[in-house]
Amino acid sequence: MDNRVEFAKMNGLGNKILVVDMRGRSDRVTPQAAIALARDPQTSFDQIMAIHDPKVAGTFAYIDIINCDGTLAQACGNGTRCVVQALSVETGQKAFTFQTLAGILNAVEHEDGSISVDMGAPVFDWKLIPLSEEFHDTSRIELQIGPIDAPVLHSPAVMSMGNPHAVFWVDRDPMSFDLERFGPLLENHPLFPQKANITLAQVTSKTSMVTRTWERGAGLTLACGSAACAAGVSAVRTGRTERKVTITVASSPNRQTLDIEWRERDGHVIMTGAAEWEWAGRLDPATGAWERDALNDNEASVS
Ligand SMILES: N[C@@H](CCC[C@H](N)C(=O)O)C(=O)O
Repeated sequence: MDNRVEFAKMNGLGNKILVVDMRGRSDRVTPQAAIALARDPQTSFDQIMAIHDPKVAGTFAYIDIINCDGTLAQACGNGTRCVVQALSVETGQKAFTFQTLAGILNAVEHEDGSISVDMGAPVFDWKLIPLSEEFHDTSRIELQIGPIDAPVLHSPAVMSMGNPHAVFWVDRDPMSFDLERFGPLLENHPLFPQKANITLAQVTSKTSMVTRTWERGAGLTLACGSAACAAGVSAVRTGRTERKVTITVASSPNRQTLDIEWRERDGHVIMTGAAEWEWAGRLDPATGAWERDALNDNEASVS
C-alpha cells in the first residue's frame, strides 16, 4: 500500500521547512523519518511542520513541529508562515487558526503576500521558561561565556515564546561571533533543563535590530522567527527599543527582515514576514523515503 503523503519544501527567510500534510491520518511523522529526511541534502530541513486534523473546535489544524534532530518543538514562527502560505494556495482562505503544543495561534496572509502570525504572549516566569534556578528578574540573568573577567557573551534576557529563548546583547554584527562554538554550550547549559534557543541581538536604533540564532534541536539556522519575537520583546523589556521593531536576520539570504510588534493591548507578539515555496513531493512518514513531484519541474528525483 502507498503510505506516502504530500509535502512541500519551503523556507522562511532561509529557515528550511518541510510542510507535511498528515490530514486524514492518525499516525505521526516518526523521529526516524525526520532524521532520515534531515540527513538527505535534498530534503534537509530545520523543522517539519506536520499538518494534522484539528483537535479542538474553531481551529483549522493541529500542527506538530519537529526539529531536525527528531525532537518536538512548541513553536516555530517561520514554519507557521510557511504553513499559512501552503494552505492559502490550497484553500484560497487567508486567515487561519492553528493549535500547536504552545496553544492556539491566529495567522493571516496579507494582500502583498506577507504573513502575520499572532505568536501569543511571552512568558517570563523562571519556572515556566523553564530555568533550573530561581531568577526573580528574567530580563537580565547571570550567565556568561568566555573568560570570567572578559566574557564574550553575558547577562541574557530569557523568556518563553512557547519555546525557551535566551537573548544576548552584542555591540557589533552578530555574524562576527563564533556562534557555532558558543551555541551548543549555551543551548545545553544546565540552567536550561529543556535546553534553549540562543540568539545574539544587536540593537541598531529604537526601531531596528540585527539577530542571529543557534536553534535548540537544529543548530545554526539561517533564521528563527520565535527568536526574533524573543529578541523584540526582550529589547522592549530592557528599554532598548519601542514596541514595534524591524529585525534584520543577519544569517538569512540577503539579510531579510521580520517585523515584530509586542502589542500593548493584549501583550501578544505579532510577527510579520515572508514565506517561500520551493518544490513539492511525497514522503513516507514512517521511514522518510521520499519522491519529488515531477509536475513541479523537470528535475524529478527519487531517494
Ligand atoms: N525555527 C523556528 C523555531 C523552531 C523550534 C526551535 N528549534 C525549538 O526547539 O524551540 C522559528 O522560526 O521559530
